[in-house]
Amino acid sequence: MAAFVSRLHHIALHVRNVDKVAYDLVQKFKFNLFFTRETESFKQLAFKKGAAVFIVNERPNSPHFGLNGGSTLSSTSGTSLKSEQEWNKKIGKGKYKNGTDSCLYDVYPQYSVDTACNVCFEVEDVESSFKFLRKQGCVFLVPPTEVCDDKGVVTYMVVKSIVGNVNHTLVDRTRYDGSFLPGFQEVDTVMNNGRPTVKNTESCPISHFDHITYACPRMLTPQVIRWYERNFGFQRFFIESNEDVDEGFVLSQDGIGLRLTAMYWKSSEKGTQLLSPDKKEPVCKFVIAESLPEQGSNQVETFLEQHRGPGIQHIGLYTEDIVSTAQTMAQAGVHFFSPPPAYYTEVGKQKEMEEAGHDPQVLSQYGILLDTDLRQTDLSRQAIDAQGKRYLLQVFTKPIFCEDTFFLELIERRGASGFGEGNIRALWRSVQAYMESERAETREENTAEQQHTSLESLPTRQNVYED
Ligand SMILES: O=C(O)C(=O)Cc1ccc(O)cc1
Ligand SMILES: [Fe+2]
Repeated sequence: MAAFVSRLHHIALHVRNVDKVAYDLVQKFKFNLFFTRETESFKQLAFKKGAAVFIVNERPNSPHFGLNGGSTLSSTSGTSLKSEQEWNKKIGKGKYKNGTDSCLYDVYPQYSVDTACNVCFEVEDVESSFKFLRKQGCVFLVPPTEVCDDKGVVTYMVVKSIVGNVNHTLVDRTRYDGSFLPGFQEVDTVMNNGRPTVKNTESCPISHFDHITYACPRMLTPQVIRWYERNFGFQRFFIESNEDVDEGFVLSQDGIGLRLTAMYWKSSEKGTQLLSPDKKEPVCKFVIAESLPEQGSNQVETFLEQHRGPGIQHIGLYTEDIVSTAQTMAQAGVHFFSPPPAYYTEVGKQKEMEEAGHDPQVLSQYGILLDTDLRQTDLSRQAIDAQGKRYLLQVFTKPIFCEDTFFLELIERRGASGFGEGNIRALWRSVQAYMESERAETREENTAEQQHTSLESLPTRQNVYED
């Protein structure tokens, strides 16, 4: 017995400036705003692309807002405020009022940085899940609660996870006929009220969340795995066929020091499957990343430092065509990490790319990485490329919030179900180079500032002679 998950419903972000993130999700990542809710204290906007749904929450009266005036233009944005303001007008900023003053289907996290911190699952029965999880000793932030409108009833509760600030909302929608959740207003209603909305139709075939990656402190992985196994019936997904159960998938050569362990859920006591029960969308995997000792500054440690604790480091968005998706997004202003140029000129890699039907130059334009999966597994046997090879294509965005924390990834799987070792190494190198260049920039700025200050404090020639 466990609180069996039937599907992932949405992922919630909590941010200081919802309009900034809304702008990025719609204009750059091509999501569509489809439901909204606003009360005196909370603003909740829901965005959708395929089956991938984000709810972005802002609490305008939060004490944290005073710190920076609610302005969180991220380092990667490149957005002109003017167009953002125009867009805010378009989405009818500040116009959706609803009586109940709470962060519906969630809790407001007392967190000082922007964060992705709630993964909402659909379950068949919230009451029995509650009883089971209570016996297991879980901590509840919201007990089973009913919300209804004229389309029916939804029951939900919020349980605290074992990973940093991550919570799970468990929701039962089986008695609800509406297309989202009661309490939210459909954006088309806004259209009827005469306000235009943005509808994205560009070539960006994102279909679902492929995986969610947690950044964790060292040695926490076994506890995390046990927690999800005991409570939600998750099971291990072996990234590599000869992966050690306790060690996970360890990458430790050439300056990289990373331990990855992955899991996914079974949708009932009977079945373990990589497809959700209605077979429409593959199950989203969970990856736990921890850095190995003595690695110094790196992607995982930087996240833990800047996020001020463990949490969701990145989310993989599945696309059926990574090249057109990355192209559309890059044109709209998304910044991707690029591996060192040598990655695309190396003969072996070029051959791999060409064999997979890709032009290395096109992939290099957007920083797309390609790995060939050589292992033979039952899960990937059905979807093998004509030449018997399986490929994995990935590209990683730069952090999307102010801090060096959360980022998104595009992933296209051509038969490969795991994570590419070569891709992870290339990503690691690009991030190290990025962090070093950022550090060098900061050093340069500091030196320039010091020089500026010391020049100012030096007596001028004139002063000297005047004396
Ligand atoms: O390869 C992927 O997409 C992963 O999710 C694995 C991973 C996890 C953490 C990192 O800092 C880098 C790569
Ligand atoms: Fe990933």
